[in-house]
Amino acid sequence: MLKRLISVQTLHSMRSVTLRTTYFITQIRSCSSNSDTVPTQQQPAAHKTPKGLKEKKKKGNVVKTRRQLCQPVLDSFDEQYGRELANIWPSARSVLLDPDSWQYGVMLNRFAALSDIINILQSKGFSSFLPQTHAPFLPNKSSSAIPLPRQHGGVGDAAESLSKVVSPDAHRTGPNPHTVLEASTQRPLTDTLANSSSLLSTTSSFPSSSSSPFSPSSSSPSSTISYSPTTSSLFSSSPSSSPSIYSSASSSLPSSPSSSMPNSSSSPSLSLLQCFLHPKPVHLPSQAHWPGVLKQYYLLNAASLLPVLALQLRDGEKVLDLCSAPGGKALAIMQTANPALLCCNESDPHRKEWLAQTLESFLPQSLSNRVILSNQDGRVFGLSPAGTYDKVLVDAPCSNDRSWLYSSSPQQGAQRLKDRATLPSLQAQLLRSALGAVRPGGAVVYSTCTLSTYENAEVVGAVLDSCPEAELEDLWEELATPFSAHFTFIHPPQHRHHQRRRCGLLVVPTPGRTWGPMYLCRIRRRG
Ligand SMILES: C[S@@+](CC[C@H](N)C(=O)[O-])C[C@H]1O[C@@H](n2cnc3c(N)ncnc32)[C@H](O)[C@@H]1O
Repeated sequence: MLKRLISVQTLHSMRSVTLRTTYFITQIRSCSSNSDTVPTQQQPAAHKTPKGLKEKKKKGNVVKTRRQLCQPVLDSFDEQYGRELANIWPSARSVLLDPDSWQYGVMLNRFAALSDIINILQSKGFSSFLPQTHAPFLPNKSSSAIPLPRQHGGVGDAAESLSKVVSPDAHRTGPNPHTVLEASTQRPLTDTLANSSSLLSTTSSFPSSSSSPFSPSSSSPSSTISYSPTTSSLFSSSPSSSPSIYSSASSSLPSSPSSSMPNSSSSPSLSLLQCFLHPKPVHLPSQAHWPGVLKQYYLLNAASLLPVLALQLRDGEKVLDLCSAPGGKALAIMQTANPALLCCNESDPHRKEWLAQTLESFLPQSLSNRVILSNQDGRVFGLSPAGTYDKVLVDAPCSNDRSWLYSSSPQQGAQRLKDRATLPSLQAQLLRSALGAVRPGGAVVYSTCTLSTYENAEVVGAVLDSCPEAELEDLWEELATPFSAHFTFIHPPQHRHHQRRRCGLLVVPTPGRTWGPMYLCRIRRRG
């Protein structure tokens, strides 16, 4: 009886895996520039606020939600950015007011099985915009996430299942046996493909904290990346070797290297990081969270990778991601190099849970001794223990221009604009804290996703003025020159007359190069 029950359950889950997998393949194959088969969010048609509440319209079986522009925010941006960016603002404005033109980069997860997905992406016109040094990493047993109950179907299980089971229901979604066989090497993750909100904003959905095995109350700590409420006990290992720019990758890992860890590259310009872009605003479905199965890709604004590239990461370094949730840049860090330690800090408890789930969804269990979570206020990091990290990323809380323009109500938009005045002070404190946390000779990258001079060059200028040990580095040749085909870079404007010119890089969204807004600069702590 029990045997029969188990086999019925197994059959049911196999069928579910088949359906999910075939749906995913169908979705990814059918995506096109007008995204008709993929849920998308619609732009407001006019320059000014369309009246009325959020609209929904049906197109086929897909419900499309029309984004409502927040007029108070637009008015404020028009006033400020019109003044600061002058003739560049109309161009940026036109992109920000046209969400249908927004693009999403597909950052691949080197810890998951990727072969088919790369072929599919390439066949759909995507290409990697970063030079590659290594073939994608194919996971072995030690690279899987949490051990998976067999009926949930890991990669191997899915292959086995799919070779035997073709659900009659699958024909409704249109796959043929060939599609099913192709799907067998893919991560069977498709259960939230219909979640349209995840397509246009990585910050719009929030997994239930109770479902996260990273929760301190989790009953299965052995299957998680370690959780640490503070960072005080993290620094017992010996300091890593000094990184040398453009030198060979060091292997100064303090603990024995994991067999699942691919080698990192020897040059910051040649990375393990793979991000696929499409020349048109093609929207892929995001992958849902399945405990124990690693996701294959993460959708993001490709400009988000620039601050990570600016870190010039080397194997064996200790890295701090000071403001880490929801974890996109933390993932990019782990795609780029093999740090001895990555501390992901997030002060907001709910966002920390989200961060935890992101890490769990993309990183294998074998990295649990190197990737840790912390939930401190980032402003205290520089105090104790000081000068510990080789690299620190401050992806600061900021105005988030894209998101603010589509605030849920005029009231929310107005409140955000009111609170905006407090951001530069917080950002400066976080940056000072980061400069305290980085070792002499180490580097801090400061970034935001706003065009606002007050939160970018002004913050950096003020901190540099008060920190004689801090030295601004020029990123133009290193990043703007090689990536100018994809991004529109400008030298950010400044209000005050700092001696330093060219205070970082500003990526401005423009038609055809819609990535950004993203501000970044790198500051070295003098040795
Ligand atoms: C721009 S988001 C970071 C995005 C993230 N780096 C990524 O790539 O996914 C800024 C984050 O800083 C967090 N934050 C705000 N104040 C903070 C503080 N005092 N200390 C640490 N984190 C803070 C916010 O909750 C938010 O999650």
